[in-house]
Amino acid sequence: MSSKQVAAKLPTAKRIVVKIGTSTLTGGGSQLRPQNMLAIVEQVAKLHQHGHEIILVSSGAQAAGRGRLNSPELPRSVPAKQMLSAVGQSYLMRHYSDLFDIFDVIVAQILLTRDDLSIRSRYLNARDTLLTLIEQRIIPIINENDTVATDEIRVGDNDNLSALVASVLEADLLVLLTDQPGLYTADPRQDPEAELIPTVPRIDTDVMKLAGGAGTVAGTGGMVTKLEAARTAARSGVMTIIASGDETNVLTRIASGELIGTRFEPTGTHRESRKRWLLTDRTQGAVYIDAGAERALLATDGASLLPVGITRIEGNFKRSATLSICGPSGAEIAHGLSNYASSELRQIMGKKSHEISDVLGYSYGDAAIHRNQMVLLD
Ligand SMILES: Nc1ncnc2c1ncn2[C@@H]1O[C@H](COP(=O)(O)OP(=O)(O)O)[C@@H](O)[C@H]1O
Ligand SMILES: N[C@@H](CCC(=O)OP(=O)(O)O)C(=O)O
Repeated sequence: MSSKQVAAKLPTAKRIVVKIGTSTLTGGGSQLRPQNMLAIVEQVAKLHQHGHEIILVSSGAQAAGRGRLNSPELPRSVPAKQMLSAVGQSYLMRHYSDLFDIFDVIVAQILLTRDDLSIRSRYLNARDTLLTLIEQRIIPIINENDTVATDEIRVGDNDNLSALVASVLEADLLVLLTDQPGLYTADPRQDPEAELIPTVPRIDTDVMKLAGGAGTVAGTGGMVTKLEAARTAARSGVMTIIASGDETNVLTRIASGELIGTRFEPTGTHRESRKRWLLTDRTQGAVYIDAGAERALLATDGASLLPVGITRIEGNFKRSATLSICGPSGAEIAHGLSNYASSELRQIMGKKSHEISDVLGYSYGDAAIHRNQMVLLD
């Protein structure tokens, strides 16, 4: 693809997840360098002010902790790293908060583990919180909850975490900022002949073989986890760019369509990924809907399912369960994730959405099943 075509494509990247590696925040050292952070913050603030929705996934808690404790000689054991994160995370956020204040941008901290993005009820909550922050024009700054995460519940690295976030939020673009200009044919620290690869249409095993481990003492995962992340993102319809965080105005240039670093094409679409997920999931209940609701769902610009159109509910399920949606004839027409538990739906079915709060005392929103969480059966 020519750079002209790219320029035509990238400006549509409205929702962008930007992952900042320790190597970018420290400039290769073992402690945070606030001037490196400022350069990124300034660009993020500019994109935010131009209407982009930016979600930051930032590493650096351990590096911040190390700096705060004057680079203690600690074993590289998990508890030592967790201790550094516990000390450093608030310090990292204080830096971000102070730097974003310069540009009048409000930020919020979100600490996640794997379960928050893979267990349905928690995934829905995490997604709703993130979407609410984005809607309120607040920039979420995400890190893994290192201090309590054990191997079983950890994502383990922020490259993969950022890809999961990009997938959950159906982002247009994932940018992984690191200390190299992109993916090389070999680790450039080991091989001076290595060459930058500008585009990767598909991440197969040959591409995976190009990746080496972390090049810096502070980094986690190296290129391997970045390629894993790009593959996850590609499958869920998100384009990924790996680029150097040191490149001048790297983010604003990428957002304006310039081809910088290595670009990974999406291999699926948001819709396909949602569909695969919803169709393969076993349904935990069913909602029966009236003819008006069926028409609204099947319309070309299909609507969300509102409680008012529900006539009957089958099964006992929790919020975020996968449900069959059945038309008046009883035929299954769609699958969707319920925004309410069965006990709640039974109270609000047949009612107008503005009555939800009165009936339940709270509301998770107007829809019983949101359009974005629904797939029509062919
Ligand atoms: N094929 C490759 N192309 C580019 N960098 C590579 C490659 N293989 C391994 N690396 C290493 O990956 C490192 C970046 O990963 P990492 O140290 O985990 O950084 P970060 O903190 O940004 O996540 C680079 O410094 C580089 O040495
Ligand atoms: N959660 C850890 C970072 C983990 C990680 O993936 O680091 P990196 O490879 O530098 O992006 C921290 O805040 O120190």
